[in-house]
Amino acid sequence: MASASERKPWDSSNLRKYCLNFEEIPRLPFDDPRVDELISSNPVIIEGSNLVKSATDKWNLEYIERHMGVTTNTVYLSRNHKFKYFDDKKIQSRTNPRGVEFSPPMRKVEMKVEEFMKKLREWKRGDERLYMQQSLTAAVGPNIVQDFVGFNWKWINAKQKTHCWGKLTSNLLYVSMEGNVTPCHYDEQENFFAQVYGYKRCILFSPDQFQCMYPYPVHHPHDRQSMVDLERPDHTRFPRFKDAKGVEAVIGPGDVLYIPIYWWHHIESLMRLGPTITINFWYKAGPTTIEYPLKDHQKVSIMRNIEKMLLEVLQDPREVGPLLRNMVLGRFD
Ligand SMILES: CCC[C@@H](CC(=O)O)C(=O)C(=O)O
Ligand SMILES: [Zn+2]
Repeated sequence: MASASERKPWDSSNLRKYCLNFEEIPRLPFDDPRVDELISSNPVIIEGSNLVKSATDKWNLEYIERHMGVTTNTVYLSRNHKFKYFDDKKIQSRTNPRGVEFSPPMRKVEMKVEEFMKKLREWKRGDERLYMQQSLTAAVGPNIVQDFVGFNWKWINAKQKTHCWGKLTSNLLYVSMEGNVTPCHYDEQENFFAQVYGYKRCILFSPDQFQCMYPYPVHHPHDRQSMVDLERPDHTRFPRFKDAKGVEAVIGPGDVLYIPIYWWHHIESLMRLGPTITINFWYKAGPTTIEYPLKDHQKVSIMRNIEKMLLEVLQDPREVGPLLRNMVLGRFD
């Protein structure tokens, strides 16, 4: 029988079940030279960086409640466990080629931290789930500001420099209920995803899996999100999804997961293991060097620009699909 210190804090009963199997994301000590070899083209979990040690040493829900400050925080509410992002600037009925109004799968409210924590404590089955996703700014309480200043900026600034990333655009604080899921999507920024409290399962797919992931059209409110429901994939509509090759890991306090720009990621707070706290560090991409053959994420960017240009000239998004179909079907096989 493993001792308490060796006993894993979680097991497969805390994980949701999916139809795919995943390889493991590599884990490396922060000072291992292979970390920099992997970064910018592969995800990696970096151990022992102390990136957010000033937080992992102290932060839990009680500390956040006491020190988050008096400003309101962005909280998403969902009727189920999925928190699927949508761009409300893209919600116009005409951009829905199936002609139905877009019904947002979750709603955004502004909430004081005390109210958020109270709702978490009193939550019962059937209630809307909650997920706080708040940008860390100087408006938070002084203790949190002090902890933020205490992050290992020397280490992460050196990473930003080594990999020629652009500027740090934001640090988001995520306080999630157990079992919450952020469905599969990609972002257009580099991401250091620092786990502070609790355990999250991260499933990632490379940009070269584009044809298996079926992203929504760029003009759709769910732009950058996969149309495939990982829990109940529609293999008729999305036949190539069964061939998707992904990697996964469960990260815990002190782990930093590097999520490369344009990499698909599905993130779930483990079930029945309590709330989780994460801080992410989003960086603008570095300068694009054009070398042939182009990288897969560069082709995703090209496809995005083609869709945007077509919408610009066609005006009606319902004409984008037919024009692309007419352009390629039977002509490039
Ligand atoms: C709003 C999404 C937050 C996060 C996923 C998660 O931790 O639930 C993520 O996707 C990212 O940091 O890019
Ligand atoms: Zn993301």
